[in-house]
Amino acid sequence: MSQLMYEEESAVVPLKPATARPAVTVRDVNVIYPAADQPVHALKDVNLTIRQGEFVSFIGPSGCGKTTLLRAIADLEQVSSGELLVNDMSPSEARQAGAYGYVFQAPVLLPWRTVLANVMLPLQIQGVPPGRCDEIAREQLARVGLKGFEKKYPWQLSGGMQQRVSIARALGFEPKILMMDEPFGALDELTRDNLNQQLQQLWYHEQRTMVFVTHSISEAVYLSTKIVIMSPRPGRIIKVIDSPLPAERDLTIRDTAAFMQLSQAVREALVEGHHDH
Ligand SMILES: Nc1ncnc2c1ncn2[C@@H]1O[C@H](COP(=O)(O)OP(=O)(O)OP(=O)(O)O)[C@@H](O)[C@H]1O
Repeated sequence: MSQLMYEEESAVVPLKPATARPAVTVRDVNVIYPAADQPVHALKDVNLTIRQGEFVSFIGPSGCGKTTLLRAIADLEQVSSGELLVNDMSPSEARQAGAYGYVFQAPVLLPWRTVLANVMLPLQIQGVPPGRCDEIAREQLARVGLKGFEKKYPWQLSGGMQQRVSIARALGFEPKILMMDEPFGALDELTRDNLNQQLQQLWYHEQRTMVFVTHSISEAVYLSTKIVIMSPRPGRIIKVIDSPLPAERDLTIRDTAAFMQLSQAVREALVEGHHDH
């Protein structure tokens, strides 16, 4: 994800219009977890369309169902009712078709495998020929700025670098959709800023659909073209804001009036959701 990779590209990629095809459609989705005392209504009547090429963030307080919604889209959670479509397929078909990559909150890397071998693993499991696995894994590591680290072990890397390895691994199949569950939550602020900037560049140059979970207003506003604000008990969407910010951004955009206004709008919606119950 280093900026260097894009040096030779000069064409500006226009932002996908709001009429782009849906990448994810969520219709009247409910998720209810059984519990000994009272069932937990983790998602109530959720409706959402994510269009191809959008960068969408789910934001809201703990327990509002952000992870549940992302996991349901990724076929890691069953819905209790309603319908989910990912690239016009069921989440399970989409998973089998390799339509998306998933990055977890903590980098789930195998400590006994090198960085290269970690990125190769899902490709090997899918039966990609060994030479090709090696080639793809090297390409993906270069893409996230980790060329030269192939032979290191995860424990020899910082948390931010480990999370970049996870992103490289998720990109291995060139998924049309990249889903990330608070990937930078555990990192210090400067590392997080740096990775946000790199992720923004990656999205800007490729305009792959991104679905991102975060607690941070400034992270959501900096990265997203669409911000989905959620509220708990029951978990639901209370507001969806389309960002007026330009597609290409660097961190200085955070000092602009437009950024501050949007942050304020997100904050107000979160506070409103908080007062609702
Ligand atoms: N497997 C489960 N069994 C029972 N309840 C669950 C399960 N997973 C989540 N929940 C409950 O569902 C609700 C939504 O959880 P979820 O993890 O989706 O929220 P979240 O917004 O991602 O929270 P956080 O920001 O803390 O990660 C919470 O009340 C949580 O306790």
